[in-house]
Parts: sequence; structure tokens; C-alpha cells
Amino acid sequence: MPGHPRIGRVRPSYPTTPGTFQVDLRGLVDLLSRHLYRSPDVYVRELLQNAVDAIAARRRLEPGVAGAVEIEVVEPADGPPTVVVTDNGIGLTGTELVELLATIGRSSKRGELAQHRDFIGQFGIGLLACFLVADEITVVTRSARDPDAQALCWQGRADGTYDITPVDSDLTAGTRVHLRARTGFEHHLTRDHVLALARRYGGLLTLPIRLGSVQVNNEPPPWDFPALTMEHGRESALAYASRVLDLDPLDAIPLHADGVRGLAFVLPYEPSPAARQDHRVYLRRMLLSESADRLLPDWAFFVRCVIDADDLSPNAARDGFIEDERLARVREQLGRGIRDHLKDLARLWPARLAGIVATHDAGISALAVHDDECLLLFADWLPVDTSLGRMTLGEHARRFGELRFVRRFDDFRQVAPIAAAQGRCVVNGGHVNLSTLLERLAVLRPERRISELDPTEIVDSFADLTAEERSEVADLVRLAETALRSHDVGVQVRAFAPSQMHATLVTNEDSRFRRQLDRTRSVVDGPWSGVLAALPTASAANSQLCLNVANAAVRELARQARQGSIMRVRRAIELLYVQALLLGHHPLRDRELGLLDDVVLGFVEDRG
Ligand SMILES: Nc1ncnc2c1ncn2[C@@H]1O[C@H](COP(=O)(O)OP(=O)(O)OP(=O)(O)O)[C@@H](O)[C@H]1O
Repeated sequence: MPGHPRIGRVRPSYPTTPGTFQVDLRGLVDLLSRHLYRSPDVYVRELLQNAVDAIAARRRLEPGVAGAVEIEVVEPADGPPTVVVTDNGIGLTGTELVELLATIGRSSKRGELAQHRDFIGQFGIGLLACFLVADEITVVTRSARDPDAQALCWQGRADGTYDITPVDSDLTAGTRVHLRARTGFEHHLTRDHVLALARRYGGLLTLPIRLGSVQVNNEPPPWDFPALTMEHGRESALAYASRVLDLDPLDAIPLHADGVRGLAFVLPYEPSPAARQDHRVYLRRMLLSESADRLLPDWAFFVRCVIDADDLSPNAARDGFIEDERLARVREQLGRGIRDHLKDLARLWPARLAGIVATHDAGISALAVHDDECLLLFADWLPVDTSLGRMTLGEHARRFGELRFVRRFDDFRQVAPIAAAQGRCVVNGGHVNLSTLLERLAVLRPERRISELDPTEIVDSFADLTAEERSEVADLVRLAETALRSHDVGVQVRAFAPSQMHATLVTNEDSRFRRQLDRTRSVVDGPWSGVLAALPTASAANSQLCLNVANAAVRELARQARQGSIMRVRRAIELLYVQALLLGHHPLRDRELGLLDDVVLGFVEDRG
């Protein structure tokens, strides 16, 4: 029938009964090497881990058995190097060889046994890492479960085939894994390389691990150093960081959490905000990763730590832990430990804490914007620029009590010399995030009396002139007002320090916006020019040129104004206005540029 497939009687070329998945082992190993493991070197970690787990399993059977792992490297002159790893662990029976070694994803360390958490492995894929460096894995094993067990040899090949044969072996109980380097991977199996890898991965294991006659693990773990509050412990920790992490840290912090111990080192440089947290993590004293992330709260970006965990679950790539409740709890506890240590520093070694915050203030500030806890922890140690120099917020609070800040860098530049001459401390809130942090701190710590300062307040605080002084400058004010009327600027005369300053231009937020708008109007064409033209222009009420009668040149100008030197005074006023604009980093509009041009031309012509 058209449109319907025909059911024919021809036998199909594929099996029609239920089957089992087949695995293309080479494809799987390629996948692991490219996407799961960072380097073929992980094969040493997987072999050591299996040996340690096998000894743990044997100890369940025979508590107190002395475990040991031997590594041997054979480097023949005319062939690829071979690595042999021997343990005296539980060994494997013939059935276990088929079920566990030859079944990908099958592990003896899951289920009921895993509850005891003696084992490091759990996924049943670790042994495959050996195929990254060898085409064949040979396992000779004798099970410790049966005193009469026969030694067996399992040979697994990268093409997915294996065979098992009984063999004669000197192995009493345990397992011996032989690997011969694949072409192109010889380097990974050379003696020096294997020794370095064994030290890296197994250097802190408690079981004796030997490569030939060399004991691989003879170092105490860093978390066993004497208390870091004791100078000796601190020195050992810092020396460890320099030797193992290639780091010269600002401080070492002891870490403790449920089933976790370790040290955190404060970085001596500012890490990029996007950088990963590269922590060195051990699982039951076996190195899991040197670049684990997400172990600490985000705010602790300035430390790098070394930890050993009993109970956290590694991810399949073994470059970190699985994100679960246990990890979340440990992260919280480690964060608390770091915070407590910093609080202790504030009390006992304030100079050390000041050094830490001085190095990491940009990152700390960025984080504190969203994290009140971080803000409160570090606030007193954050450095700020003030009209009286750089100091920490804590020092500011001790010296001045109340804190006044200006929001913009340009306002600070304008206000700082005047405030400094008056002995007033004004904080520059123009640094990234600082005014936001100060506003938040004002809410969190109201007793600190933190508030924004409008730059016009500075002028308002200048003492008024006496009646006599006022009459002396009356002509100057009149002339100046006339000269600047077309620029929408009012004029005041006051006496203020520093006396070298001729004048200051005081503007508020509104006039700054309008000034910016005026400037934009002059450069915008097209449909927007009509919209911009309809907006109001800057008004005199918002900008005030405050002339400083304490300045000798301004007093001379007042004298010349009284004598009627109208043009000269006018030109000088215009010059002082443009100078004040430039000092305050105000954008110059076209007419102010024209003014500057006129003034310069006037001087040139006078000279001519
Ligand atoms: N040296 C050994 N002694 C005894 N049994 C072993 C040894 N090496 C491997 N096995 C057995 O083979 C199984 C598979 O090992 P494999 O390394 O592939 O995975 P795993 O260690 O269970 O888990 P993971 O993938 O997390 O490492 C193990 O669960 C264990 O039962």
C-alpha cells in the first residue's frame, strides 16, 4: 500500500534480540584524555590511589596489616620505559578481575563500602587513565581473601580486549600493575618524571611509598606544623608556600572545618577578579588537584589554600569536589576561620592586616559593594585619599570622628587644597566604589557619622568680609559680575587659605549637568540638536566664582578696579575664570575657549 513501509521476509543484517552496549575503548580513552584529565600524568595518581584503596580494603579484613607501595621504573637502552606499581592490598580474584577491572564504570568502592569513606576512588574509570600512556595494562594479582588463591595475570588492551591467565608469582597478597610506555609517551614513564609525580601525588600519604630505594613521602603535611601563632610554625608555613606553591605570602592562616584541615596563604599580589581560585586539595592525604576552585567563599579571593579533606566527594575529573551540602558547609566554615583570623590580626598584628588590605583593597572594595559582611570586616583597614593625605578609614575615625566625602574626583581636586589649608579632612569618594561603600557604611555604622559634602559648603564656611573689606572690593565685584554675566556665573569675594589660590569655581550637580549639556549641544547635529536646544542652559545661581581677597594679585585687582582700569580688570577676571574652570576639570564650552583666546590675544597685543 502506498505510504506504508512493507514488512519483508528478508533476514535483517543486525541482531533482533536484546543486546548489551559495546564500548569503543580507544574512543573512550580519547574522550577522557581530551575532556576529563588535564594531563596523561594523572595515571600515576590513579595507580597510587588504587594501591592505597586496596590496602585500606585489606585492613578491613586484617586490621593492623602494614601496608606498603613499591614503584619500580625500568629504562632499557633499546626499548620504551616500564613502570611497575606493587601494593600489598586486598588483591583480586578471577571473578573480581572480570567484574571490576574489565567492566568500565564498575567500582568496588561504592554502595555499602563507600559509607565507611576509607576509599578515594569511586567512579570505576581511574584505571583507564593508564591507557593515556600505555597500550596495554598488565595486572598480576593474588587475592588476600583466600589463603590458597592462585596468582592471576589480567592483560587489558586499548582495543578493548583482555585475557586472564594463572601465573607463578612471588606476590603473597596484593596487586602489581605493569605499564609499558606507548610510542610518543616515553617521557611520562621515565624514572625522574615518575619520582616527581609520585612525590606530587603521594608525598603526604601516610603509607610508605618507595621508588627503588627512595622514600617518596617523608615530609610532614603543612597542616601539622606547630600552631601558626608561634613564630616557628608561621616560618615553616611560609617556607612551605615558597617551596611548594612558589608563593611569598603576606600571611598564613590555619584552616579547620568538619573533616578538613589546612592552611590558607594570603597572596602577595592582587589576583585578577576573573582568575580562578587555584587551591591545592588533598583527599585523605592524596593530592587531588593543584587548581581546585570554589572551595572558599567568593570574598576570600585573596587567599590560596592547601587543604586535606576526609569526606568531600571528588568530581570525576578529580580537579575539585562535587558541589554538595557538605562542600557548602565546609566552605562556610573555612570562610569563618579566615574571618576570625583577620579579626585576630586586627587586634594583635594590625600592621600585618593593613599590609593585606593595602595589597587587595581594589578587590575587597569591589566585593564589599555587594557584601556587608566583607565591608564591615575590612572597613577600618581600607585606605582612602583625603585632603590631609592617605590614611585608613579606621585612622580617619580615630583622628576626626565625623567623615565628610565628596563624590567626584574633580570636586576633590577643587576642594582639597582649600580644605587642607583649613586643616579640614575631606575624603575623596571619587575612587571606584568608594562613595557607594561610604554610603553603605553610613547606614551600617551610623555612629561613624559619614555624609557627603557638597563643595559649595566649603565656600559657605569661609568667614564673611567686614564692612570695610566689602567696600574695598565692591568695584571689583561689580566689574567681575558684568564680565561673567554672559557666562552665567555669579561672583563672590571671600578671604580663604591657601592664599596662593586666586579663585575657586563652585558648582553643584545641576550646573555640572547643564554645562555638560551645553557642550554636547555644540557638537551634536541632526535630529537630536533640536531636542537639546529646547533644554534650559546653565544658570548663574548654580555656579559661583569665589575670588580670594587673601591673595595679593586679587587685592591688586580690587585696587585697579577702584581706580577704574575697567578693561585690564575685566581681562584678568576672564582669565581667572578660565583658570578656575581648568583647575576644577570642568569641560570648557565654545564661548569659554573663545574667551581664553581673547584674553591671550589681548595680552599679546598689549605687549606688541
Ligand atoms: N591495585 C588494586 N588492588 C585491588 N583492586 C584494584 C586495584 N586497582 C583497581 N582495583 C579494582 O578495580 C576497580 C576499578 O578501578 P578503577 O581505578 O578503574 O576505579 P575506582 O578506583 O573504583 O574509581 P575511580 O574511577 O574513582 O578511580 C576498583 O574499584 C577496584 O575494585
